[in-house]
Amino acid sequence: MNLPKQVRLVEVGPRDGLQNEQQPISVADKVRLVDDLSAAGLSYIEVGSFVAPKWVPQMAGSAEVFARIQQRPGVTYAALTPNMKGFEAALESGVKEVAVFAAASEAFSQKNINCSIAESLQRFVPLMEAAQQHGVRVRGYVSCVLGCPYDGEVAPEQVAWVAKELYAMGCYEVSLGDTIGTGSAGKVRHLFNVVGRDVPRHQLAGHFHDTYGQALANIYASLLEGIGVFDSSVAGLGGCPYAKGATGNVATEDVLYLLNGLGIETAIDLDKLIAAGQRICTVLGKDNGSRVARALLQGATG
Ligand SMILES: CC(C)(COP(=O)([O-])OP(=O)([O-])OC[C@H]1O[C@@H](n2cnc3c(N)ncnc32)[C@H](O)[C@@H]1OP(=O)([O-])[O-])[C@@H](O)C(=O)NCCC(=O)NCCSC(=O)C[C@@](C)(O)CC(=O)[O-]
Repeated sequence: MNLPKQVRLVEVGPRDGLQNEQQPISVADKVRLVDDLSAAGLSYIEVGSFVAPKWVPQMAGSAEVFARIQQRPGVTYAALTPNMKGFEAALESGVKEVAVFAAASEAFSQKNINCSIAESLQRFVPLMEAAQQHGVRVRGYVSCVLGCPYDGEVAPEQVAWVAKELYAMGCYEVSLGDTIGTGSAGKVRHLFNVVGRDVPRHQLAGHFHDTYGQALANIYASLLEGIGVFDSSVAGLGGCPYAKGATGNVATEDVLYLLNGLGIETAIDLDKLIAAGQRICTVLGKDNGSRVARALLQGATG
């Protein structure tokens, strides 16, 4: 069994996690969440997004969040940007890393960003050029890689095409998103095999939602395929505003527990992470979505 020796976790709770919440969340609570996560040892945090507030109202305060977080050395604080307008706003906020997002299914692309896949890729071209000029690193996302809420099955070759385009235009890493969480381990291995022909595996990441309870198994399957970067969300926060019924991302605490058990080092403090997740759950008035957090908070032992 040849698992990667190191894994990097991309914490998407403050963005992917909170974007779906209907109730208002104060800037202070968002800032506290980001600061708690960096204090727990997360080295990459997606803080917010610069998207149209009409589309995702919860992310409207992202500039203020960026202005108020305590930026620790060695931590990447990233933002999602769908177009030049979003990129320019991110730049004004001093953001050094952004993510662009495309979909592997046409229907999801239309629902999420109001254009076709090809149009979205065209939209990213000037953004990539501007990012290069300003020394901003760009990560890419592909949504619906293992199924679409509107189109159903998605062919791995279609995912490979979009991932390859993002990689070719300069994304240093492409994260493959199982937006609705329908994927299972065998399909995940096949997907990375197909996409891995066009994009080097060390430049691919896995982004799993846990709607069908398959996320940890899918991460393990990805590890077996040599993937060493995973997106996760503290307390399993989230869902997607354009994927009805999709639950949150896999909980960061649960992924960390898995990695710790495999002896894979991450330098993240599980206790501090659990405290961060529990705090935001209290603010939101919702149950903690991490099974590991729930077990440890209830004093369970192995
Ligand atoms: C892409 C658009 C803007 C197209 O939306 P549109 O309506 O086609 O855009 P438009 O260019 O016609 O502009 C409409 C209005 O939005 C404004 N606008 C335009 N751009 C921006 C911007 N960047 N920031 C702020 N405002 C903006 C623009 O100025 C205008 O304002 P108005 O004149 O009506 O007052 C819209 O569809 C959008 O913002 N979509 C974002 C959707 C989103 O954030 N979804 C969730 C993130 S993706 C995700 O969660 C999946 C992922 C990444 O986690 C992986 C996975 O799980 O699959």
